This record gives sequence, structure tokens and C-alpha cells, in this order.
Amino acid sequence: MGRDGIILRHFRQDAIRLLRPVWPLVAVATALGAIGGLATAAALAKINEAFYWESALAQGVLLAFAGFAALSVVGTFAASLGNAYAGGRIQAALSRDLTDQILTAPIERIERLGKHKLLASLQGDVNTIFTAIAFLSPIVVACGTLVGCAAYMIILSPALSAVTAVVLIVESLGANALRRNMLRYFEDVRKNREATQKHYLTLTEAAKELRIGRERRLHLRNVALNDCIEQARRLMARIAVIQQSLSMLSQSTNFLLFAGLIAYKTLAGISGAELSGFVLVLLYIQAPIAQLIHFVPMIGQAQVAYRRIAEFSDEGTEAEAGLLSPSPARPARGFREITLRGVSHGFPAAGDKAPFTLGPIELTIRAGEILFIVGENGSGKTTLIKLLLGLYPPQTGDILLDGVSVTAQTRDAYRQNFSAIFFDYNLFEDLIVPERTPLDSARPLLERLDLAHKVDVSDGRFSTTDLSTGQRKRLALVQAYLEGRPILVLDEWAAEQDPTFRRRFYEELLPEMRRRGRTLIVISHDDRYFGAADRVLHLHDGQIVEITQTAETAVEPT
Ligand SMILES: Nc1ncnc2c1ncn2[C@@H]1O[C@H](COP(=O)(O)OP(=O)(O)OP(=O)(O)O)[C@@H](O)[C@H]1O
Repeated sequence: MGRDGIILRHFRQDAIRLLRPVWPLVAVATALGAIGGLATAAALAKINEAFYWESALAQGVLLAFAGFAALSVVGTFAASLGNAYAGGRIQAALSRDLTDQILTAPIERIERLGKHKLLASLQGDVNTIFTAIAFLSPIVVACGTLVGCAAYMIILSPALSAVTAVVLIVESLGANALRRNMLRYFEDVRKNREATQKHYLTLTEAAKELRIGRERRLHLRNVALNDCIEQARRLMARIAVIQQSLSMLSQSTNFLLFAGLIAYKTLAGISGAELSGFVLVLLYIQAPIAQLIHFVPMIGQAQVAYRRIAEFSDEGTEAEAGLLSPSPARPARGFREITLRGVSHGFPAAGDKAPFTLGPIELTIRAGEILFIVGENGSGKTTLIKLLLGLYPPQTGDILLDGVSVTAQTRDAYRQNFSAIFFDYNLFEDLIVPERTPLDSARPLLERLDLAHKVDVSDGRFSTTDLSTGQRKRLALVQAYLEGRPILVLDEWAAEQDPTFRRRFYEELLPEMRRRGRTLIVISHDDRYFGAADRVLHLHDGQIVEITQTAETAVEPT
């Protein structure tokens, strides 16, 4: 099955799944909408009757007209309400779906996609699909009206209806060719949105660098962003031309039909009632046809947006099971040792980037030790801790917790043993700590880290996170420590600390945390403090080259 076939299959499965909880409502609303549309056509028929019947009132035509008109209004209203409610439910389910997909996607895939693509989907694609869903309700009514009008035309004159149908089929074939072109442009619009999003992120995240660097600032504005903006303008202009061509096609078809009516009247003869009925219907169906034309690009856009969202659940990148289960993963408990047995992880070559493989790694981490991971830039330190934390599943080998292999099913429970502060860490404003931990236990820690004069904790939140870079990292340590997990992983934590605090971190805080039962795994470039570790693991080009004991005895890696 091709890629489009797979996406279509996903789409069908998703549509059925999303519709399942609301299908009775959708069915009733759609039926009411169709009835409303049919009633509109019937009301038109009554108007036409009234034109030709002298005793219209006596015949009850006015009464029937009033009845159909009321049915049309009520049916349309009920259909709109019902479909709007169902649409809202479907939209909410879609939003949750996308959040879940991102929360459970393999970390490597999230890293590969990048922030700009994720944001483009969360903000753009979901909204595009929302807009299309919101428009479904009027479309149901429009379709009902068109079916009713078609039925009325057949009653008036089957021959003339056949001619009308042929003309409309030819028109829809032309419209479909235009629509295919428009779809291609929508793909380009979507790619353009991603590229623009990337530059917008630079605009906000690199505000300082852009203020300082005149060339970079002007390059971003005049070249990078300008190209995107210009391309978007050109694409939107082309789409507008196609949209207007669709409208023109519809208008011309209508005039052609009117011309056909005149010719038919002259050649074959046609009654006044037939003629006025056809004219009335053809004029009336302009609005529903315009709605359908308006809907066509929305469907195109929604198709493209859905395809992008489907990329998150691409074949071969399965979501991690059980991450969103309401029953929490087994709480962290004490451990004796974690063993990495022949564990490796490789990044394939991408473009001009060389491939990189870490491992196979043989390593045992013992409870209560302080292990430093050191090595030159790019030697694989961060990749090693991502493997250790279970963020990358090992491509070969096994991770064992107290001799028991960590599997896909137990990986989330295994991760609960760790708290980590990555180099590109995120500082949360709220504190999430184990139930038994009183929140005021943050106070002594804040004091210990020289933050008590700046930050307080109230209602489970830090009073502020507007701090200096080094202070923010200290606050992240408070957060991580209070989580109470047995193992703390710190990636170049001390890099932003002043010399006094850096010394205090290595010589006082690390031993203190160890005394309180924590195992500490620290990535560090501070070679003058390597003595603070029990063992120092040296990495070079993805391999452990030696593990040094603090007794200064180098041993072969085990
Ligand atoms: N997501 C990724 N995709 C592709 N390659 C990656 C990815 N992450 C890391 N790499 C590559 O893997 C290698 C090791 O990276 P890693 O971040 O583990 O090094 P490091 O030792 O932590 O470096 P540093 O001291 O600079 O933080 C590098 O060559 C890097 O280019």
C-alpha cells in the first residue's frame, strides 16, 4: 500500500473513531438538515404554483408554503445546532489526539521533527481541520436543498432536467481539475507555513542576537522571512485565481442553463409554470452551490493538514504504549544497580552530517555512587544519559534494573527512578512532589542554594522564575531534588554557576545528596573537581575508553 493509501486508511479509521461517540446526533442533525433542504425546495415549488393558480389561497398553497418554509427554517436551525455540537466534540477529540500523539511519540522522532513543525501542526493543522468541520453543517443543508431542487426539476420536466444534469456534470469535471491544482498549492502553503514558523521562532527566541547583529537581523527580515512571505503571497494569489475560476465556472454554467432554457422554449415549447419553476430553482441554488465551491478548498486544506498530522503516527514510529494510562507507573523504589549490557544507539548520516554510534556500552551503576561522565564535545555523553534514562530505547543490548531487563512495557516505570536536569532543561513553575513530601520542605533547599531571598513557594508554585541563568538552574535542582527520585542526572549543571557556587556544588552539595541516599550521575567538563566523583567515566567517539576510580586507579571498562 502506498503512502497515500496508508494515510487514507488512517483517515477512515480516525473518522469512524471520532464519529462513534456522536454518530446518533450527527445522524439526526444530518437528517434534519436534509429535511430542511428538501422543505426549501418544496417551498419553492409552492411559490411557483402560486404564480399560476388563480385561487392560490383557496387551494391551501399559502398554507403549504408556510408549512414548508417553517420546516426549512427549523430543520436548518436544528441541523446547525446539532452538527455544531457534534463538530465541537470532534474538534476537542482531535486536539487531545494530537497532544497524545506528541506526548507518546518516540523522543527521537520529536527531535527530528523539530519545534517549528510541531507548532505548525498544533496551531495550524488542527485549526484548518476545525474550520472544515465547522462548515459541514451548512453543507449538509446545502446538499439537502440541491437534492430537493433536483427532485422538483425532474417533476417539472424530466427532459430538461436531464440536459441540466449533463451540463452540471461537465461543470463538476472542470471544477475537479481545478481543485486538483488547488490541492497542490495547499501542499506548498503548508510547507511555507512550516518554514515561516521556523523564522518566527528565530524572531522570538533570538531577539537579543538579532538586536546586536545587524547583518543577521536584515538577512532574516529581507531574505529569509521575505522569501517566505512573498511565496505565501504568490500561492494565495494562485489559489484565489482558482477559487474565482470555480465561481466563474459556476456562474457561466448558470447562464448557459438559462440560455438552454430559452432555446428549449423556442424549439420544443415549454409551459410558463415549467419555465418559471426552472428559473426560480436555478436562481435559488446559486447560494448552496456557492457554499459548496467555498467548501472545496477547505476540504483540500483539511486533507493536507490531516496528512501532516498523520506523519506523527508514521509507520515504524509507534507511540509508546501505556504512557497516558490513568494508573500511575509503579512508584520509584530503592534499587541496587543498573546495568547497561551491550547497549548502543546510532544516528544515521543525514545530509552532510556523518553517522554517529554510541556503544556498545558495558556499564554498571551502583546505588549511592557519584558517577561523572566526561569526554570531549560530541563524544556521546548526552546520548548515553538519554539511553540510561530510557528516552532512547537501546538499538542493541539490554538495560537491567537489579538484574531484570527493562522492556517496552516497564520502561515508563523504570524512568520514574530518575530526575534529570538536561543542558537544555525546562524550568516548570509548579512543583510536583510525592504526596508525603510537605511543600515547605522546599524552604531549607532554597536557603541552601541561596535562593530564599528571591523565591518562595506558595500554592504549589514558585513565586517567580524570573531569575539569572545560574539561579534558574539552582531552582531546577530544588525541583528535581524534591521529586524524591533515587537517581539524579545532571547534564553540565555547574556550567553557569559562579566559582564559589561551583565549588559548593561539587564539594558540598553532591556529597550531601549522596548522604541522603541519592545516586548522582553528572556530566561535567570541570576537570578540577573530578575528585568529587566516586568514578569518572571517560567517553571518546561513542566508546568508554576508561573508568577512573577516585582512588586514581584506572581500570579497564567492564
Ligand atoms: N538528534 C540527533 N540526531 C542526529 N545526530 C545527533 C543527535 N543528537 C546527537 N547527535 C550526534 O551524536 C553525537 C553525540 O552527541 P551528544 O550530544 O551525545 O554529545 P555530547 O558528548 O553530549 O556533546 P557536548 O559535550 O557537546 O554536549 C554528535 O556527533 C551529534 O552530532
